Amino acid sequence: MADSLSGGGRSARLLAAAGDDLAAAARVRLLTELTAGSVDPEVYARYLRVEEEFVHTAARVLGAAVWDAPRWESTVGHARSLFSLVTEQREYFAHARAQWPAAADLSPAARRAAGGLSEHVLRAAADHGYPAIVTSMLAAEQLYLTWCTAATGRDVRREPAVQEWIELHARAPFTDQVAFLRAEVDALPGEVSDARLLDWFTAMLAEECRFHDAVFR
Ligand SMILES: Cc1ncc(CN)c(N)n1
Repeated sequence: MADSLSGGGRSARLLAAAGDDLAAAARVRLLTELTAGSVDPEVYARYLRVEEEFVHTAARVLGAAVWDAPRWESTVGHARSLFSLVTEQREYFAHARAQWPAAADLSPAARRAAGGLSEHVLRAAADHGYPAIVTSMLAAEQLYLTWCTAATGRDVRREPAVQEWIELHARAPFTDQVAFLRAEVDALPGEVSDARLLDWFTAMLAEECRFHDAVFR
């Protein structure tokens, strides 16, 4: 399974070491309310706006991963993930925003707080290259795999657009993309220490928390 800790490679050690941070990031208010089907329509409208912007950032970061890819297989894997972002996920936003009943009214403070996630991952990619890209993106994707997989296991009534977003992150091709990122982390050279991976991973999770809290500001 894509979210299992089995395998004993570097990514398994990383997920085990960051387990508490991952669990805490999956428990923030927005993700808890989305899971419970209780999110306020204005809050979700704001999330749709900042989330669409982050997905654009993720596409740019995967472009950098293609540029820095150490192997053909790495190029192909990131290109597949990038393709899903620019097709399935981009179309989700166009469709969800058109049908969503509330307007997105974002305060400057909310914009700034949400924008920190993009700034962080773009800076990590520019400063530290491929190892930081795959580790930071694994943190982001593993968080969504974790909370969305748990949410689909709960018998809760949700708005169709919310349900669709959750399901999209609990099935292929998304689950394959997370497994691919894990394999890329497993294949990182030994001179990149486990401590460094943990720093990149947990720093990204901390920005994820700020991002998800931003829509309440
Ligand atoms: C903020 C955020 N983090 C992660 C994901 C998972 N792709 C996402 N869609 N948005």
